[in-house]
Amino acid sequence: MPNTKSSPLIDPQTRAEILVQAIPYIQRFAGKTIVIKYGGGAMLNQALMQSVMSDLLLLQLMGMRLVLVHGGGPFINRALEAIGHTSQWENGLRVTDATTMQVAQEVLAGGVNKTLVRAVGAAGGRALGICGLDGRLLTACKHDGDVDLGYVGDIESVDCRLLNDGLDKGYLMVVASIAGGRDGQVYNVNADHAAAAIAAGCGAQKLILMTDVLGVLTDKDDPSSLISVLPQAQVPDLLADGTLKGGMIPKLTCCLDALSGGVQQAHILDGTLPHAILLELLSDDGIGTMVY
Ligand SMILES: Nc1ncnc2c1ncn2[C@@H]1O[C@H](COP(=O)(O)OP(=O)(O)O)[C@@H](O)[C@H]1O
Ligand SMILES: CC(=O)N[C@@H](CCC(=O)OP(=O)(O)O)C(=O)O
Repeated sequence: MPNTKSSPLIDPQTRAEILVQAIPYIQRFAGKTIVIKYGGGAMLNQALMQSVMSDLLLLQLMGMRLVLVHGGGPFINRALEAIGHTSQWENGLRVTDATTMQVAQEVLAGGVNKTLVRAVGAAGGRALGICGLDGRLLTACKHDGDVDLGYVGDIESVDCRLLNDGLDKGYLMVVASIAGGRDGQVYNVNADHAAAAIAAGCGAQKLILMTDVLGVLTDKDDPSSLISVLPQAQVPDLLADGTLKGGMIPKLTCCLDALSGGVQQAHILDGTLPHAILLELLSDDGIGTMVY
């Protein structure tokens, strides 16, 4: 009778050692708030999404206070396509008219948020799903830029009382990137920006941005060029010499904003790699880029 409990690849001794090596990391982060941004392409595979929620539950059971801030741009795209509405983009932000705002709110706060809450529940945990409107968590004003982006919001303030109440009660908090304005308007906020603002606003130890590339690469087409540890002072050089392009530019800006807001470390990692977050947080080597 084969022993179905043992992996053919890792012997029991090694597996036990891997667990023991996690002890200093668990001690370091227990009781600390960690804000994780999940969205984009990393969210599309349902089995992987379930696996990410199980990993988060494991971290929560180790004592970490977890806030999962999510986007869901691809799901908004699908819902808009279904009604024959197309989106325009400016610098990575979706130009948001009234119809798009309505759809974004329904898809993010209604659909994606509850899918994630359900996945945490399926893993055996308890999640509480809210959006930036709840408890006035995120207050935004109309985006200030050269081009009118409609109902795209820039975050003005963060009120973490509801978030902390939920964390104190033992919930894994799940937040959709929809914000309210002082003008009574609802605003569409990029989820990276929402996560960075929440991380700074609630005194998080870490911000983790999950994307679909390994992290910051010196050559964006060469995975072996990963920068594992990136001092924030080097980021302006990477911007100036063109190493950082496209979507990686606002991600690094979010990391710098979070760090200047008091967050200790910001990580960019590939959410499509199984257990990426466990490997990044609980091992010496890490798997993505840590900015500090
Ligand atoms: N130096 C770089 N290192 C890694 N990725 C880079 C770099 N410069 C540009 N990129 C691009 O940034 C993309 C990640 O940003 P984005 O597509 O906006 O992510 P998401 O949709 O997950 O928010 C990568 O897929 C990659 O093509
Ligand atoms: C203003 C703006 O662009 N908002 C984003 C909000 C969702 C998001 O950020 O989703 P991802 O993280 O999956 O890209 C949008 O409408 O797509």
